[in-house]
Amino acid sequence: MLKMLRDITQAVAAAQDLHSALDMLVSRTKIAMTTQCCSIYLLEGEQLVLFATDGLLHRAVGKVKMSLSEGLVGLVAEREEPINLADAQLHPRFKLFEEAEEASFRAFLAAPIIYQKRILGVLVVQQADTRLFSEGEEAFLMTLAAQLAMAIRNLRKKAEAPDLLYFTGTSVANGIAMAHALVIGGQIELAQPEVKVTDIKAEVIRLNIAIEACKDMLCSLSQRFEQEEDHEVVSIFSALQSLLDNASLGGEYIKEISEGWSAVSAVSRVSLRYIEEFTQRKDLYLKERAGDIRDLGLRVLRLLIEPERMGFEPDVPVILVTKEADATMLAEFPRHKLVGIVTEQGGVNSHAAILARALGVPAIIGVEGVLTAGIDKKLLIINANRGQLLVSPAPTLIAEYRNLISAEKALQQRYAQELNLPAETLDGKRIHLYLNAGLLSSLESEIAEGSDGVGLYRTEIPFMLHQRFPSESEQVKVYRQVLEIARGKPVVMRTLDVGGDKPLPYFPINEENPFLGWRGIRLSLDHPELFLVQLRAMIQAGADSDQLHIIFPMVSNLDEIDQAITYLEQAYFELKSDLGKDIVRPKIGIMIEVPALLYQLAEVAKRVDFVSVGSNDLTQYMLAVDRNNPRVSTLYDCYHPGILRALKRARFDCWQYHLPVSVCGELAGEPIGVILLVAMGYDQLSMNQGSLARINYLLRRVSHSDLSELLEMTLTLSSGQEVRELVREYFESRELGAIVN
Ligand SMILES: C=C(OP(=O)(O)O)C(=O)O
Repeated sequence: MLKMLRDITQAVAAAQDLHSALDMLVSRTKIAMTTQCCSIYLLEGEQLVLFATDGLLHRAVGKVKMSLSEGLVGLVAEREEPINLADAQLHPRFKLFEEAEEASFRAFLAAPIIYQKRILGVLVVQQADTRLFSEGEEAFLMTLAAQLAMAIRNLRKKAEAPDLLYFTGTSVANGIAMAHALVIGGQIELAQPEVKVTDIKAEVIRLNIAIEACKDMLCSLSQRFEQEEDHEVVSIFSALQSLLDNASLGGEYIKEISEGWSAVSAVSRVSLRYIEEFTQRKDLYLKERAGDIRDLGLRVLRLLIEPERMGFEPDVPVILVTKEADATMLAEFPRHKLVGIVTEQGGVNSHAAILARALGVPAIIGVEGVLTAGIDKKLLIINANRGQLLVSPAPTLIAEYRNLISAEKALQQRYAQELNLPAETLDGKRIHLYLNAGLLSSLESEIAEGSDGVGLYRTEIPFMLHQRFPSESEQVKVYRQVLEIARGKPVVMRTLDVGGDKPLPYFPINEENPFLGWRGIRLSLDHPELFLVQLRAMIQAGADSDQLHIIFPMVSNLDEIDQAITYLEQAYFELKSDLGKDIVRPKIGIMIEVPALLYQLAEVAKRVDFVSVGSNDLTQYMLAVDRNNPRVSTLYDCYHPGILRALKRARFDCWQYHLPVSVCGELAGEPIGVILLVAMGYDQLSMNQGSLARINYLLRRVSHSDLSELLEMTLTLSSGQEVRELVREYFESRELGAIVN
């Protein structure tokens, strides 16, 4: 990769000499381009290396149109070695071309376009059966390619240009940001090598420094959560701090060091020993303490192993680069200090990705090699609209991106101006927009005002921020806060949906197949003591208004619905008698995530008041694709025509059985998804806060009556990619192209 980029940088210099020749090429290839100056990159010999863009190329009338409007670096180096033409056509990145009108491409040649030392995009020279170029033109192109090869080879010999380090990954939360990198290494394990030391005093000092730093961090975390009025978390951090005292775990660590163990080994040994001891206890309270010990052990170990991270709350906003961001890490990170997220692992709809979207922070995942590339503290540009990460960009690029960031801000402001106007299509169809939430801080009151309520409150997120199961009164406090923020508007609270990729540190579940295992309602039904506490807390919080709706996750059969309702009734009547007054009985719903339920909507309608389609999990289960596994991420596609048909059918059935239905998966916050869902008849969509203004703006500019034809066309297409392209074209034809960036 590096070698390739160095070569490209060197090729930049050639651009000036080749200016006029390429102008001619541009005019002949009929590719819409606005660039003034470009270059073709060639490897050794006369072989052209193929590059693909990540979205910079859009299909235009008849040919390939290149959108340079954003002036972005558009190169995605997929491989280090040259790609041969036959391979290239099969490569997923090249799908775009396969789907162009002249579907019979034999091959095409592509090269990065470089303008003022920036790679702007990819020049595509097509060779189609239908003969895009005349024989003369083809001969011209080949001669030109050879000339360019020679010129570049000569230039390569001369210049020793600096490296442009460049990474690509999968975008999970759009946006562009520029800031320095904060690299937080891979996950730290509690089990550490057992190392003996001789200088005991030095190890005790090391440990004490780490403990003090850990206490400081916990203290600033409690202060921050206090400001954000997340009171329930504050008390946890204070309790953790006192556990580090000498009279408690802190003293145990030191005892171990005095027996000759290194500070790291001491913390590891003490933590593992106590965790084992506590998890074997019958008492639930003691069992839960194992979670506290684990959490503290990991925090202190991180401070010992990565001392530069002591008190890692950065002074300035940063782009967080890490192996895999878990929800707790993101929730704890000070919001105003986090402007971008880059991870080596993770999935498009993993909960860390969902949180990144909820926080409105640009994020890319699956960026291979980023942790070992030595980029810590370097200036980065994250372009999550294109899944790109640039390291130490040149001043011209920095200036360019500054402009882009302000343009993006201006666009967001434009959307935000209409946030308080109803989401109503041009022909008067009102669509109700709700928020998906989990972090209280993402539910700011002004945002709540722009929505029709909370369509999905993921209660597992506050649970994940705790070190043990929150008590009934702690839960009541959180749920009350959520209902208050929503100011009388409906709130759909989901009962605990842990398992899968949402583990609770204090309730480990080890399974071979976690997404098909013990998750959602299954776990709640097996633990009525936890389930009843949660139901009571919810009902109590919503006792005096009709705001509260309770939804059960991951339901796979009718019996589970019946059992869950029985518990809900029990909680309701117990509470009513405890409180000695009449209380409001919440509306009850289920998530439609398991495909089999799509065929039982008539029976579901007899049991519950509403349903909400969780398109994230529904897609995972319909396509049998793990939503978190980057290896199969290209197969995870909510726009798969089969899924779209199922969603359309589900909408019809719900209408037929008078069952109110909403969609709360990520699809409901994406412009393309929204257009299709609205065309199907869905009029309740729940999305991340970051999507709300944009979706509202979009809906106010389309006609509902135009959309059915578009939907019917998409349903006949053969792939999700074709569906997206078709809807994109629709947007472009209405000058709404920028909305899908
Ligand atoms: C909204 C959903 O739930 P989750 O929190 O699992 O993404 C979904 O599956 O679409």
